[in-house]
Amino acid sequence: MITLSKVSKIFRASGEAIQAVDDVNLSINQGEIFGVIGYSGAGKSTLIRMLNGLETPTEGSVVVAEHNISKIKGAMLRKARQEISMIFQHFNLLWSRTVHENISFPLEIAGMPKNERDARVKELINLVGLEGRGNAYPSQLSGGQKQRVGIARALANDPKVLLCDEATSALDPQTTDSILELLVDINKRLGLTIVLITHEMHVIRKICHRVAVMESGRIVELGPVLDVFRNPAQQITKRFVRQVTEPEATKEAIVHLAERYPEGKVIQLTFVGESTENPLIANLIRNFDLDVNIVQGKISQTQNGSYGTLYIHIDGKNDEITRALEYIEKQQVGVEVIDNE
Ligand SMILES: Nc1ncnc2c1ncn2[C@@H]1O[C@H](COP(=O)(O)OP(=O)(O)OP(=O)(O)O)[C@@H](O)[C@H]1O
Repeated sequence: MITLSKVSKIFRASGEAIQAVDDVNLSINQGEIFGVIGYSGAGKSTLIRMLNGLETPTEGSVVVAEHNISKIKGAMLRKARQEISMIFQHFNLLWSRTVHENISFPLEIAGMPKNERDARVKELINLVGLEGRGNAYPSQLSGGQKQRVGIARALANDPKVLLCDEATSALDPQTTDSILELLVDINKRLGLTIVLITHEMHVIRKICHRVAVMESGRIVELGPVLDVFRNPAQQITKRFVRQVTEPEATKEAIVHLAERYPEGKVIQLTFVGESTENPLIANLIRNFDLDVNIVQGKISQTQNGSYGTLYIHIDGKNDEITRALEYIEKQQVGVEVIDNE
């Protein structure tokens, strides 16, 4: 559905060259929810804006829904954009128009007759859960409702691809979740391909099938979300995964344990799928001469299955700890010793 080949973008500003995107190759499948995560300045916005021609690559080609976006211009690009729509962090609604009129706007531009338009807008209002709010103005809506209008407007012309530019970054956690659930629902019901950019791993964890991690304009890691959670290869990916698996309370508990028990080790165990059913802790206590304290545990759901993390503190003789770590590694359970200094 989407293919980027050797795509680079260099901005030239006041004599300086800034490489925003650096030799990116990427394929996104039809019906997939694909996430791009990175810190500020990594090149995510530039990358997503190249998917609908808001930016043109300096090098390489961008093909979306069979349109060679990097090559087309004018009327052809406008036509292609009806199939590749976008929602934004700050919603970009027309403030002097009602909800109904905002959603109707792209249909007017596409030349749809008024009676058909009204029926289509009604359908979209129902789809995004805004029944009864058609005559409200954006200023009368909550953030979540505004984004629902943005989504309805983006879906008006039956696009094949929906691009989401930090679509939940301005929303509180609960509203974020309800918008993410709406996106999953739309993806399933309409088979729509969704590409989103974010700096929050929670967003990736909750709705994406695959994720690409961006750093300094490059994709440094890419894979199914569950695989990336289970086995993050790059330091930056590990940091993003920790946003979800290691809440502040865990860090505090680890510091507390390190103070209380300066000996021993704090260990992060990760369980995926069937390994969650393994009575690992019971076996550790039974088979090794160790003290075991549970620090904190959490199970996260991803679109590809569940993923559990458990932090434990173990104490005992060094060779016994080493034997225990070797045993855990054989149980298809991820194990990482946390530096508790
Ligand atoms: N129009 C522009 N002119 C010059 N430099 C730009 C332009 N747009 C982006 N850049 C630069 O390109 C780099 C990547 O920016 P980009 O906005 O794509 O990153 P990002 O990951 O989306 O970050 P953010 O979330 O902060 O927007 C940055 O160094 C940025 O300053």
